[in-house]
Amino acid sequence: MKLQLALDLVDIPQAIELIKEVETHIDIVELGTPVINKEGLKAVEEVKSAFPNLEVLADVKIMDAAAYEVSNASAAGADIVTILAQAEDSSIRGAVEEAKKQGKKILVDMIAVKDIKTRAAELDVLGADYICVHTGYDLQAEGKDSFEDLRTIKSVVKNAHTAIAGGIKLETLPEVIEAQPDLIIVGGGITSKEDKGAEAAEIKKLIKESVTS
Ligand SMILES: O=C(CO)[C@H](O)[C@H](O)COP(=O)(O)O
Repeated sequence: MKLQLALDLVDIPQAIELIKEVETHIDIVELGTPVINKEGLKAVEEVKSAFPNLEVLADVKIMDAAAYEVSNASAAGADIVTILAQAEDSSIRGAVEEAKKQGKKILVDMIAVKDIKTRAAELDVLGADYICVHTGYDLQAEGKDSFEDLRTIKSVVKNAHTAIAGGIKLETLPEVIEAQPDLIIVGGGITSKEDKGAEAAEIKKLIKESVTS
């Protein structure tokens, strides 16, 4: 079970400073959509060159022209690139094929999908590397989470790794861990804390304990 730090509300220098505080406790660092919208793929380039040993995810949330977008994010140094589950099947196929060509991985984001079970099963067949249930900020504000959705996709996904994102924090981690995703994505649950290193260490410790127990 891997831990991904999501960075959304920072610029490039802030991202680099923040990663320094937590780098020994995380497996993947995500340059979030707001960061890439603001700074461009330069954010991916600079973070990958500052932290070559970390896997870097570019949360570009592709909807179309998928192979082209994956090739650009890959060239910038992304190891994992995101596409939206609501994209056409041909776009998902294009993303998966291009990622394979570049030696990269595709994470498909299920944000706003209504029939999670059916779409997750389709994405699994289409060759997604990760299928991620995700409650975005706007639904988090209404008190929603993705814990039930994770259990649902786990029941149908046979090949892909499963992931969960959206408002996860130390207090809610045990419920997430119980559902055994392959990847847990935490943003504000770490970045909003005074001592980010300590919070990330504690989260990583719980994850490690669950794997060995
Ligand atoms: O993709 C995102 C928003 O669209 C975030 O990166 C994701 O939700 C994780 O951040 P947080 O833990 O703060 O919700």
